[in-house]
Amino acid sequence: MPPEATAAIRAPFGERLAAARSTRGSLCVGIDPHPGLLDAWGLEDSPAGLERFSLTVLEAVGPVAAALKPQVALYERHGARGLAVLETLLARAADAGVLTIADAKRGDIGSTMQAYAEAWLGEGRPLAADAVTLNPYLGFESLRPALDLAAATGRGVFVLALTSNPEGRSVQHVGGDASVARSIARAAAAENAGPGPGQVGLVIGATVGDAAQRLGLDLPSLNGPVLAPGVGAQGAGRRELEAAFGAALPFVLPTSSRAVLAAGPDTAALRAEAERTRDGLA
Ligand SMILES: O=c1ccn([C@@H]2O[C@H](COP(=O)(O)O)[C@@H](O)[C@H]2O)c(=O)[nH]1
Repeated sequence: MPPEATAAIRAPFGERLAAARSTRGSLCVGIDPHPGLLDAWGLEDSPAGLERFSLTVLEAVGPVAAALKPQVALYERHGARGLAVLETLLARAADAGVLTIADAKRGDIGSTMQAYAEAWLGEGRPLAADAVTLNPYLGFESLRPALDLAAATGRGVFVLALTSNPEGRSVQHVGGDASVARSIARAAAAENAGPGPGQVGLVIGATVGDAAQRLGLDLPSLNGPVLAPGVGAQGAGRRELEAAFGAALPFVLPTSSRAVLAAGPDTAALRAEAERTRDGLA
């Protein structure tokens, strides 16, 4: 039997994320080991530097963040040894009870999507995280293998709906009431039909202004988490989160990478910056 076919061994992702938020607060910290950050930390731009960086963030920030979100691209740029570091990080985080969201933005035709789903969500797979980000450009239903595997394994997915970058508008906002973003949000909500908090979340940037309301995204009916990147280095703070989400803010998990990471390598300073960011957004 392939590893991903084994029975779920953990509580559903929506419940685990809600529990982490209630004890550790509502901030997701991104782990984005950019070369400039490694240099500022006095580390080499190498797999060894990457490992030191990643494990320092886990130790410093893990206890005060709802989740950590490693940016997969920053590991891939180091090839197989970079991915080995990501494996180590994901395993250590799991051992420490810290939730991980692999920011991989995967999406492909269904047969290939099956392999992506197994890679990032499959039971016993070396890169399996608690959740993964998905790109629905090939159609929401193309993501079915990941949606089904997340439900079966107690893991989660975050589907891109309104991204934080200005270029996203040219695709996601088009069509007014019939926008791509709205159709993605509706399809995600349909996956979360059960009573508890669902495992299918959306990515909506903290920088999108009033786009979610203007395009008619019904976030309370999502019954799942909203991951909101764009806090800090991309300019968003508490005011922008309120403008973007209004009454739906309780469903939102703001996420910040570079602005928090710049406080390292000192673990106390790093933790203090994560706490300051988290508390400033609450
Ligand atoms: O819409 C999106 C989706 C993902 N991201 C990712 O989040 C972090 C943001 O890093 P900062 O340093 O806090 O700007 C990065 O990994 C992006 O790829 C996003 O920014 N917007």
